[in-house]
Amino acid sequence: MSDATSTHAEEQHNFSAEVERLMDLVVHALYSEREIFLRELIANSADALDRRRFESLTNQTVALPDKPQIFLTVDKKGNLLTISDDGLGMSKDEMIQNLGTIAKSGTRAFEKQLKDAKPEDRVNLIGQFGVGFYSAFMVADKVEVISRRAGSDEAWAWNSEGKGKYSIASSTRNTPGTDVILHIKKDAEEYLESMRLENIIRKWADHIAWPITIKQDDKETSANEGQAIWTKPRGDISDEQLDEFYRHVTHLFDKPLATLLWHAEGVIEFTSLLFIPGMVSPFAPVDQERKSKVRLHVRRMFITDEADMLPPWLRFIQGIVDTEDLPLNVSREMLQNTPVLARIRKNLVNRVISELKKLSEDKEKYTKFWELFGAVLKEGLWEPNENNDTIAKISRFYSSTVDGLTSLSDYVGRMKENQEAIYFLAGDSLEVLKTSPHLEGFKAQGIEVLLFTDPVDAFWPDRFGKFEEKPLRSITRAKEDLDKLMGKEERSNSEEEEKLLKTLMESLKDKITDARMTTRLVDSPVILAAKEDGPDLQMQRLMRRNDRSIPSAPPVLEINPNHNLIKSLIKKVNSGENIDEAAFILLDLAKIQDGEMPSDPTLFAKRIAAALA
Ligand SMILES: Nc1ncnc2c1ncn2[C@@H]1O[C@H](COP(=O)(O)OP(=O)(O)OP(=O)(O)O)[C@@H](O)[C@H]1O
Repeated sequence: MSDATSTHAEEQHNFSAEVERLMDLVVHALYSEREIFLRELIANSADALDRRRFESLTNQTVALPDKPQIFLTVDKKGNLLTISDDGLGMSKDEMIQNLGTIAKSGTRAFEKQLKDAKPEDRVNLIGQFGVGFYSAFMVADKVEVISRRAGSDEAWAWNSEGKGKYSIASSTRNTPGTDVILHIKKDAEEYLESMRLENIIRKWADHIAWPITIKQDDKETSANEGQAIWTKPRGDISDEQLDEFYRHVTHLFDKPLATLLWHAEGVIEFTSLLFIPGMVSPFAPVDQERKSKVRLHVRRMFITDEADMLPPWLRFIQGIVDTEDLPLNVSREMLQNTPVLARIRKNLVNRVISELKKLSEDKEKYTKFWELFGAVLKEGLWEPNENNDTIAKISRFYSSTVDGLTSLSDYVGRMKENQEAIYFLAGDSLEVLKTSPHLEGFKAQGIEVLLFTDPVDAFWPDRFGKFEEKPLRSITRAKEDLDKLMGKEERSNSEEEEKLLKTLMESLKDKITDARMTTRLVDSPVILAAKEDGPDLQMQRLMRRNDRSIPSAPPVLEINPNHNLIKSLIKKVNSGENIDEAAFILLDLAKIQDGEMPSDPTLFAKRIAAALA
């Protein structure tokens, strides 16, 4: 607690235009849920306490007092509610930076999300955008912040009525920390009742691991247990508390798909509370940074969320790990090298994998999980690791013959007797893949093909090796397999057909490696294949999309001798007609079927127009 006064040497500042807009948004969009202002301010206080405790590890001058806490003071007569903390506090510059500006892009993103969100989800959006402080203006017509940075003697007072301006003046505060003084609006007097405040804290801030005390008329009430939720036995934690904690660590606003709480005892002791989220954050998709954000605590104290507690392919998992077996002043270097963490990491991975295995037995839930995070998990098939096989077992795929998702094991169970490989076709969308001419020959033979639609699918099969002794093979380079499956002898071309192939090769020169007749097409005239020993076509496409300078291995042009178009070209070539233009159209048609653009769309359009004229 502090007793603070401001002097009159005030500096006036204008909010950045974005802040003003934002305040307006927050205040109006969330009005029906305005009690959450308290959650936001308490979260800021708890955060400041965490940060002070962390900084004190390396800097004794900012050490916490004996009983650090968050203190709410109600002054009914003065219409004041003050939220005080013994946190790190803010310097003058930090106040200007933190309470007066906000990134422009943030405002726009926030505005859009707010518009799209369901009313009940709106309250949780503000946490994601780091705009919680401004929610104070929902209940206060004036907000004062008095803060003294730990390690400094100076205190500063920030003052605003939320209307475009704020002032900053020198002030005093007995101890480091921050007071947020709310001049409560007439219509918000309910927030001057300690009972009401207590209820809000129970509902929104019960998991806060710092004690919160409410003082009204000299009567002090303790409003929370101030105990980290994961230190309690599961039986003592309610589902609501877990869900609220989930929302607190993930900034999401649904319920987790699965919650994993366990205490590991033995050589290494740690507690872990992890969540498989029920949604992907609209603000920070898992792909933004390929790193696990699971938070590391040492003896309840938050250390970092950058300790890579889980491998990138499990980065969708969120939560905390708390261990007794590291020193509090654990260094960055130590985080990378200590065998303690290596053990914990391994243990976490095993635990999560076995949870996913369990989840995979619940088809409906697992389908939801897979749609959300399957693409990330599959990176674990590409990255060599000791769980490759298990990940393959719990991976799911679309297929050319079954509805919904299927597993590799089920696919293998359905394989034809003479089928040696697991076949797949990789592309950008399920719709395109389902009707792809590549499938025609396999469909005709009743062979199932897995349809891979995530970018990572173009890469992992080559790295992965075999599943249950079966190699994985892209059907864009499985001509020989198909011939074998069809039981066909090598087809011999007629002289006329040979002439067409030769002419196509001459016209298309370095754009293709080979032109050949194919028996795998039924309805389509043409298809592109990859060389049997070359990279898959989709992999090449994706690599070129990322880096245009990567040279592509020219494809093989396969044509269907039974198709009328090809028959007519054979005739034309053999009667001496020039088929240059048709050759280019044919190549572009094949590309379009695979979801690619013709190499020169304008020229393609001209050629088609000329051909139709
Ligand atoms: N009690 C406090 N003590 C110290 N710094 C604070 C305090 N309250 C706010 N701040 C500073 O002001 C910043 C802005 O607060 P605000 O609530 O708007 O966003 P945030 O805390 O970054 O994000 P979120 O709302 O998601 O918690 C904080 O990041 C923090 O640096």
